[in-house]
Amino acid sequence: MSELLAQCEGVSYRYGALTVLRNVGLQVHQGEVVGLLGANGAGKTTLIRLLLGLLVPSAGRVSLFGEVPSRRSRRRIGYVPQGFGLYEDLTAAENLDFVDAAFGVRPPVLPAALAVPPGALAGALSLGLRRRLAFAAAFSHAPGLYVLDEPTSGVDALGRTRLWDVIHEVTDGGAAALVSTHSMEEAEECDRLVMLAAGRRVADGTVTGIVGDSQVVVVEGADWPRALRALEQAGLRAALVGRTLRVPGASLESVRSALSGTGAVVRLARATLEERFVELTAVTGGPDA
Ligand SMILES: Nc1ncnc2c1ncn2[C@@H]1O[C@H](COP(=O)(O)OP(=O)(O)OP(=O)(O)O)[C@@H](O)[C@H]1O
Repeated sequence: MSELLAQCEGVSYRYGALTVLRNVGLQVHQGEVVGLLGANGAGKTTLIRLLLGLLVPSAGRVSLFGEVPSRRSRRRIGYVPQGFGLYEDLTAAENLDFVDAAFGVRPPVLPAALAVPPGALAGALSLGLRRRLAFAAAFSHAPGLYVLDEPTSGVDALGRTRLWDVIHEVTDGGAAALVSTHSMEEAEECDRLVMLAAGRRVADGTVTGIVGDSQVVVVEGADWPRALRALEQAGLRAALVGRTLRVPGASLESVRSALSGTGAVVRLARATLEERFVELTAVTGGPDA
C-alpha cells in the first residue's frame, strides 16, 4: 500500500451547539484522487479545514503526513480554497511571485492548462481564470497533497477538462489530491469517493463499489406525461431521461401500484452514481444540535 498522507479517524466537529461532523473517517494515500462528495452543508469544507489543522476536532484524530497538522506539515499541501485565496489587487504574476517567495522556491514551469495573463489583476480575472491562477499558486511548490475545495465550480467545460488533466498529471507523478465536489461528473474522475450526508460518512469506495448492485425503477411507455402525473399524485419523485422516467428510492411495487391502469411498463435498471447518492443521502437528516 502506498504512503498514507492524510487521515481522519472518528472525527466529530461542533460549531457551538451545532454538530456538523459525526465520527467521520477518511484516508488519502499517495498517488490517489479522493473525491469528497456531499450536498451543500454536508460538512466537506469543515472536514478540509480540520485536515489542514485550521480547526481542531471536537472528537477523534487528524493526521497529515503522519503528524498532527502543523505549519510544517501544511507546507507540503497545495490548498485551493473555495474563495481562491488570491491577492485581488496584485497581478497574476505578482500573486505567483509572492507564493514562490513565501515557500522559498524558484518559479516552476507551469503546465499550459494553468496559463493566466500575467499582467492582469487577479480581481479582474474571470471566475475560470481566477480558479486557474489559484491552482497555479498551489502547484508552484510541488506539494505532496493537493486539497481542492470545489476547484472547478464556475469553470466552463473545456476549463474543467484542462484542470482535471492537471490533477491527473500531478497524481500520476506521485502527489495525491482530495477534491470536494457536488458534481457526479467530477466524482467519476476520482479513484475513490467519500460521500458525506449531514455530517456523516455514508459511503467510501470506488464508483463501481458504491453503486454496487443498487437498482432504480424505470418507467417506459408512450404516455410519459400521464405516468409522471400519476407518480406525483402518489408522492413519488421521478426524473425524465429521454422518454423514460426514473424513480430513485422507490420500490417496484409502489411504482406499479401508482401506475396501474396507465399502460406504462415498469422494470428495474442499474442505478447511476447520482441515484445511489440520492438513496444514500435520503436516509440522513440535516445537521442537528
Ligand atoms: N463558522 C461556522 N459557524 C457555524 N456553522 C457553520 C460554520 N461554517 C459552516 N457551518 C455549518 O456547518 C455545516 C457544514 O458546512 P460546510 O461548509 O462544512 O459544508 P459543505 O459541505 O462544504 O457545504 P458547501 O458545499 O455548501 O460548501 C453547515 O450546516 C454550515 O451551515
